[in-house]
Amino acid sequence: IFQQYFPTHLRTSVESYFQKIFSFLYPYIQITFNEFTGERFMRSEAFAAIETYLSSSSSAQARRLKADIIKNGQSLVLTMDDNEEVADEFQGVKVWWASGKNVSKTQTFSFQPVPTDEKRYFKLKFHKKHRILITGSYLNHVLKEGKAMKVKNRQRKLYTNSGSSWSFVPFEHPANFQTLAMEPERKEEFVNDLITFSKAEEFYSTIGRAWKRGYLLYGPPGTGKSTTVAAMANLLSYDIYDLELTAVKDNTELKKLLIATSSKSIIVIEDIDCSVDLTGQRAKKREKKDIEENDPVQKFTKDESESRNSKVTLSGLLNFIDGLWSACGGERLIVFTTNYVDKLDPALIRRGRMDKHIELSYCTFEAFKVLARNYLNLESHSLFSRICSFLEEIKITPADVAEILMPKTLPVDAESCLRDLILALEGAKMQAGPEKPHD
Ligand SMILES: Nc1ncnc2c1ncn2[C@@H]1O[C@H](COP(=O)(O)OP(=O)(O)OP(=O)(O)O)[C@@H](O)[C@H]1O
Ligand SMILES: [Mg+2]
Repeated sequence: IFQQYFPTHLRTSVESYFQKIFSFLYPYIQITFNEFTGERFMRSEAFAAIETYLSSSSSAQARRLKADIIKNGQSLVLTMDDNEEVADEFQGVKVWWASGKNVSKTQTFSFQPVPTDEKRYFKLKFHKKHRILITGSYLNHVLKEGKAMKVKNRQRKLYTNSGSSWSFVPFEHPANFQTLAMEPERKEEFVNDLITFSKAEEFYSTIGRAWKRGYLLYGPPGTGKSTTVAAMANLLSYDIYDLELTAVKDNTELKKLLIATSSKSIIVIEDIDCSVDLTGQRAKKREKKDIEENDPVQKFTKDESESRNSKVTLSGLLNFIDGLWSACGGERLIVFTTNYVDKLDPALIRRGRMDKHIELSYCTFEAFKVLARNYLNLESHSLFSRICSFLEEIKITPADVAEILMPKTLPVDAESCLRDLILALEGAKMQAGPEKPHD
């Protein structure tokens, strides 16, 4: 009709006139985010982030949803189905997200059934007066949140080294800081330290340090070192690389392993004091201490030459830890655990390598209260004061306390568990002798 009744020269001006009226009546701006951009098989990062971002508002608002299972079947994610619309609000401004798909009609002829070429997209609609806010801060916010949610939802992995590569299983340890028995102040400090680290990317780059932090966890067996590592990984949603040093052939293999680790991960070396070669090196070094003490260069070259016939050396470990951090983009924690902190070489645990030394010790009353809450659902009990005075003088590990508090009957008989604990503490006290317990 338009073409029939209007001469060509009038058409353009009429069109622009209509456009003005249209934009007056319909003051919204639309932005389309396609699932695939450019490269046909490359899924758009923005699309994926938006999909994740919208999943929470979608499950609340949309009437038709699509469900998908992530985290090895542990949790279900709901995303909006095609042609649905959900609203979102940002700094008091309302926007609408719609989903849809284009079905491509240009299909090539083939005898095999061709999967229909669907291109999904999200359309963002908002009032034109909010253009700057939405195209700037809001979209940034959506992408950032979406990516963060994706990282949080992903199936995390527990890696272990075999040869010069890593193999993994899903990481599903339930440990967390709420259930970890530790004095509240120390726990809070630890958690804050971890969270500060995880948010400090910019800070680390301004001070010119690689984004990594080392923790040394030490204490007697059964005080929760391994549990703490799992809790750290769960708190920060990191993967864990459990490095078995005794299975590493030499320094070169160690280097390969360390370089193959990804960002957002914890590299753990458990029982670092038991790593045969390192203690061997240390013993040798102590003999040569007098000669080498004042000559770090000589010390270094000696270690290197020893590495050829032995396995991983201390200097190999030190250098490759530091070399790795400076080389690859960070956000990594390295954790050593040990039962005997005194046996370790000072170079291995100096600040800058192991920034924080955390002692996990025998069960204190505060730690006991956490265990009582976890295992028996008890906040207080008349027997607590007796247990408190025992714990002040008797050394018992949280693992032992936990084992005794483990409910043996159903329904849980909290009092008998507490009595069992008192019996065990009494027994331990008898063994320690009637005098003042040794330190
Ligand atoms: N501080 C703690 N809080 C809660 N549970 C604990 C704590 N310490 C130990 N446990 C319990 O004891 C068990 C053993 O603890 P864990 O394996 O973490 O000890 P560990 O310090 O790593 O010992 P090892 O030095 O022998 O490796 C865990 O399964 C956990 O349930
Ligand atoms: Mg352990």
